[in-house]
Amino acid sequence: MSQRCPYCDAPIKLGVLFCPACGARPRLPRVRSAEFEAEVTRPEVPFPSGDPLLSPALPLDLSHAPQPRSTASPRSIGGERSLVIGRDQSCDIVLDAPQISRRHVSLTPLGPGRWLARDLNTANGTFVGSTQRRLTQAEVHRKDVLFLGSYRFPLSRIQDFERQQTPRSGNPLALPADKPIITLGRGPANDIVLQSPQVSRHHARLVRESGGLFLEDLSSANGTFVGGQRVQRAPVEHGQIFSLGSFALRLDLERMRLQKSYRGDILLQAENLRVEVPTPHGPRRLLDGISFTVYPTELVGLLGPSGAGKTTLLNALIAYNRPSFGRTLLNGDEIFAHFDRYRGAIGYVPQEDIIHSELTVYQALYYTAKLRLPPDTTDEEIDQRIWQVLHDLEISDTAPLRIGSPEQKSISGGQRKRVNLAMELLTDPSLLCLDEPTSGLASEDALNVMRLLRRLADRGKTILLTIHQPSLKAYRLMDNTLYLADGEQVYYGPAYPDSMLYFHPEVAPDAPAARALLSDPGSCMRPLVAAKRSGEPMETFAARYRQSAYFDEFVSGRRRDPAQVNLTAAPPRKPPSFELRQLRTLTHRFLTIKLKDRIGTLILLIQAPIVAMLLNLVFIQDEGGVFTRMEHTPLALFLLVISAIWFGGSNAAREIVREQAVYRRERMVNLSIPAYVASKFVVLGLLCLVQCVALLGLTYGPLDFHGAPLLHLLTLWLCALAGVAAGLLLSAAVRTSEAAIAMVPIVLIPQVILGGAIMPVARMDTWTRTLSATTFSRFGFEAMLHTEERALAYEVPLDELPLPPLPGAPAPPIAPHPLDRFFGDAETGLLLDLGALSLFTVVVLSGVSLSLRRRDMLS
Ligand SMILES: Nc1ncnc2c1ncn2[C@@H]1O[C@H](COP(=O)(O)OP(=O)(O)OP(=O)(O)O)[C@@H](O)[C@H]1O
Repeated sequence: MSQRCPYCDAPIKLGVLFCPACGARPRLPRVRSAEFEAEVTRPEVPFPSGDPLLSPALPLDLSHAPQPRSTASPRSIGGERSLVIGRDQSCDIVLDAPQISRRHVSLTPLGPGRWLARDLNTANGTFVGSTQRRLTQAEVHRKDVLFLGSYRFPLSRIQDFERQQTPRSGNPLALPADKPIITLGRGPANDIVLQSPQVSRHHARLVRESGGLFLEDLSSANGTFVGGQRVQRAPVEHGQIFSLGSFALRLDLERMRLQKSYRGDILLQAENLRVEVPTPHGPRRLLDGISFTVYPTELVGLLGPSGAGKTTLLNALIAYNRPSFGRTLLNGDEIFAHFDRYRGAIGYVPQEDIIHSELTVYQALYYTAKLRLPPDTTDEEIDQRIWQVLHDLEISDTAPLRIGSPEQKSISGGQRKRVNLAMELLTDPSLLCLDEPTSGLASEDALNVMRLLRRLADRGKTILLTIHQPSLKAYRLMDNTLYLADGEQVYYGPAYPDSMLYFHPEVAPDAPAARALLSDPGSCMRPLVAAKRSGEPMETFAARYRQSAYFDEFVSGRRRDPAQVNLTAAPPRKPPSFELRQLRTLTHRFLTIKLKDRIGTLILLIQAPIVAMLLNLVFIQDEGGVFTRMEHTPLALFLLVISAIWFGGSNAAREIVREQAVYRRERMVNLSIPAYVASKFVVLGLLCLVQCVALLGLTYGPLDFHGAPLLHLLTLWLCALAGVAAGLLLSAAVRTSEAAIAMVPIVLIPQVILGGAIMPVARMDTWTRTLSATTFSRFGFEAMLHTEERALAYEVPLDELPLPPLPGAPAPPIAPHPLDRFFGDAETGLLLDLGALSLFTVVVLSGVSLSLRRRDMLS
């Protein structure tokens, strides 16, 4: 596909930035129509009239000469120091992207929030406001956005860097020359104070020794990294970049300071991603050949028809799922090899809610902060962070409101989306991925969410989102869009107006029809939908894109030199060990959820009185004589055991599966599986204890039990705990709550059949006995009989037999004792029974942990 340059008529590729013959920008006439200018919503820089150095039409300088590697200090104008931005480490602001020259642009202060920007003879140019306005020299303001090539750099970000330019005494990153040990951390007592929620209070220290300078980690929560590797202690030298949490610093020993590195921001690069899933007919390809690069501060939309693969792509990009081919690089580091390093830097808001509807907004944020922020973060700091995030997202007034379900609303849909986002912003991640953050929202709400994301991107975050049918205003807030169709990449490049014109090459940019196109973002999708209907393969669109100039600039042009890719695996992702702190927080959160879910908890609690009432109703009709006790008490005890197992199993069966979105998200961050499983077990175990007390308390007297009540209670509780473990195992193994509930009988029915009451174990053959020994009810039942036997021997006086012996007939055999009757030679002692129940619970709980871990490996 090609077009002709409007200035010299030379043939040029579609979407090319500069005409290879005359150097003009051929797309310019399309996008600088009066209508387009009028619709611009993002702040545009007014061009100083008559400034010959700044031309919106033609670049003055298209020199492709390699840039000299200069280490000269930046020039000073009027006594104030200029800043130089570029790829070279000697620059004041180092931005490492292929399209950025070693020394790209200088900024000379003209007054507060004003600079003179000079392009330093770069190949890819410097632009202001949009990539249509190239400059060689111009006055720019804090609210402007510079483009270095296509690298977006909002000048509001310069504040961060300006602080580093202050005299050494006032520079927060200045290294004290006289100290042998320099401490770094979040706490104010450190020599270098790093204000980031991912930095620990006392995070690391630089130690001067005769052998040189060493960086030592001080058992920080998110780690200290040198050269991509997590280190306890490592030598560092001038120019070295190291990271504390997601805070990246460059050591400048010449100027005795640390320099905040661009590496704190995230440059995301997808390289040839392919995702396949196994099917009975062989692997099915969901995505293929996806390659693109997103720069920090860019807001990128993933679009495409339903089922195109947008969610699949997001999941593959951020290591939620492992692609079958290709890789994702974060600042040049392969994501799986360096996941530990980037874990805290990635924020992901899936389509499903990652919040518990029973909690208030504040509580949900509080527990998440407790789980994700470094352990040394105080409650006061957490409170401040929560209010800051709520304030930033403009939802402070929702803090005390219950989140509620989408059906039972307490907060609006838009606020709900923001609360999900707030959970991620607590840790201030540099990369944010959002799956349909605007779905289900009214257009004004959707636009507000998009504006919010725009602001976050302008502050330095790299943001990707999937979106359906955005309004024109929302569309124009995005920098780039990536279109997918049937898993193929059919476009990646500027959102407005390029993407809209790209999909309609038949419409001339200045034709009246272009106006209609440019007012409707949905126009991009129409050719794709029509082609799909007519059976045209999407590969045709993908091939066309690979031939376009957009591919050259936004895919090939942004691709990192393969030699710079860091594939070296960092030490394998450390499986989080059991963490007492997490257990406390998770238990507290789960208990709060249970207490807030009054109706659900009440339904669970009334089960015990109902069961007790029914047992009393059935068994109390007996006269209570020894014979009837001998006949019916074992059955009543067995039913108590089965009820206890039912309580445990049914209480637990939905508890993991119903919050799998939250679990998965927290697991990606830092959730410890043993702590998570233990928290569920502790709270559900307490609930079962209440149920068992009620059940036994309401039946013990009426059914004339004689065994030690505490021993009976212990046995019932152990049975219920085994039931909890089995329920959790179900919950971890299935994908839906419905499946979990449907499977509870599969656990319970064998307990009834094989537990030894319906068919005594004594009369089972060897195989059935072995099977019976795998049920908890068998040991629970036997333990209950042992306990009952301790209080009262089952002896049957002759006069209590139902029929007196006939005169002269041999005396009837004494009815065997229930333990003999039900267990015979298979009988074991009480302690062994209780031990077996405990062992079952431990083994099944380990199975829960293994099942959850297996899920990690499958993804
Ligand atoms: N685990 C899986 N096994 C088989 N097919 C899958 C799996 N996950 C996704 N798919 C299929 O892959 C395709 C892409 O799914 P995906 O959810 O990524 O699409 P999408 O573009 O996000 O759709 P939507 O816009 O409707 O959310 C769909 O056809 C879907 O059915």
